[in-house]
Amino acid sequence: MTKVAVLGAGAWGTAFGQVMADAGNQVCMWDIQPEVVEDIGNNHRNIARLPVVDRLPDGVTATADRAQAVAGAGIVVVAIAAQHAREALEGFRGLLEEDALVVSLMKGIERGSGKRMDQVVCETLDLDQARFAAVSGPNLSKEVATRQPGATVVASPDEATAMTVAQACTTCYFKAFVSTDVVGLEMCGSLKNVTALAVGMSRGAGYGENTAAMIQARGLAELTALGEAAGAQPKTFAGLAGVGDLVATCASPLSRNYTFGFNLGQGRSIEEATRVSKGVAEGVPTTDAVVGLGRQLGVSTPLATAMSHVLKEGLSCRGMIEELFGGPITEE
Ligand SMILES: NC(=O)C1=CN([C@@H]2O[C@H](COP(=O)(O)OP(=O)(O)OC[C@H]3O[C@@H](n4cnc5c(N)ncnc54)[C@H](OP(=O)(O)O)[C@@H]3O)[C@@H](O)[C@H]2O)C=CC1
Ligand SMILES: O=C(CO)COP(=O)(O)O
Repeated sequence: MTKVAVLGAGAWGTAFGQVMADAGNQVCMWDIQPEVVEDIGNNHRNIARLPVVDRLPDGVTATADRAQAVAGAGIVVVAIAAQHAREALEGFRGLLEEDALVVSLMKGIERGSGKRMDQVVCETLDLDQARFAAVSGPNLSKEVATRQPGATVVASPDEATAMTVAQACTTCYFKAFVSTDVVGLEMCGSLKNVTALAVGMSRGAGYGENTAAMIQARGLAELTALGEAAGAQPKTFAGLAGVGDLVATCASPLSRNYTFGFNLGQGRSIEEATRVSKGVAEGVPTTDAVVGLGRQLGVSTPLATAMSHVLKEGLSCRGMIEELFGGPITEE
């Protein structure tokens, strides 16, 4: 039986921990909040982050002690809000087993540096890329937590690493596929959140299917162009982690990014939308990082740029759509 440490008992960290326990692993959750650790350890639930689960499997335990969490763990899963990953992981440097594999569930780009989470994780933990895997796909945590059928993609530059992680998280209701395209997976997962903000906003403002499909299709074009410029494989964008996740996130009120955008579209302020958000809406800080990355890579990012005007200058939904589609006629 493999011991798996999950760092960050948020909604997705906890749901994925349950998947790994269901797959037969011994799972130890670590969280910065003592109340969350106590709730998992004493009551077998995480009422603050994943109330939809009444009782976590017996194979899930919790600790607030960093060294204890990762001691003996063959797989260490990182599920921390992307903008805090670096500072949180600093506390684990030097504690991991020498041969442990490290898996990132995070979907975001680091503000300021423009770095993807694979870069942040490997840099911070001083990790060889062959021991790293990213997991990304259409994985709304509440649906996975209630064991609805779903799938994901595990990507690592090392095929054996991807396969080991995929086997460790495959159950009768959750199927993992493998890939070597870490860059593609990271770009898909991060950039679809920006699109989900914009689609949510258009829905909140009362627009229908045509507007949503138009924004979604342009968002896919933008993330594909940026991803390819960063070195991703084009086929990744057409798969589960690309179109698959875009469709799930842009269509569901279970998505925090969609819901954040919806609230803006309804006329709520950024502060109000943040206050009522149940968990991190990664698209908000990632929007600026995408604009910066676009500049670095020489790729135009009209959707992320329009959304950054919404987030920084309070541009309305109508204004965002005009900015996005008001330019000259171009080839699709
Ligand atoms: N929810 C979902 O459906 C999915 C989410 N993801 C991605 O997974 C990642 C985590 O998401 P999710 O679990 O849902 O988010 P939550 O907001 O539910 O949880 C975020 C986690 O990050 C922790 N955290 C935040 N800041 C720090 C810090 N400075 N030090 C240590 N820990 C910190 C939080 O700790 P605490 O709040 O206890 O302080 C919490 O455990 C995100 O990148 C998200 O995009 C990917 C697929 C699906
Ligand atoms: O990434 C997700 C689904 O795949 C979850 O989306 P949110 O972070 O918007 O909730």
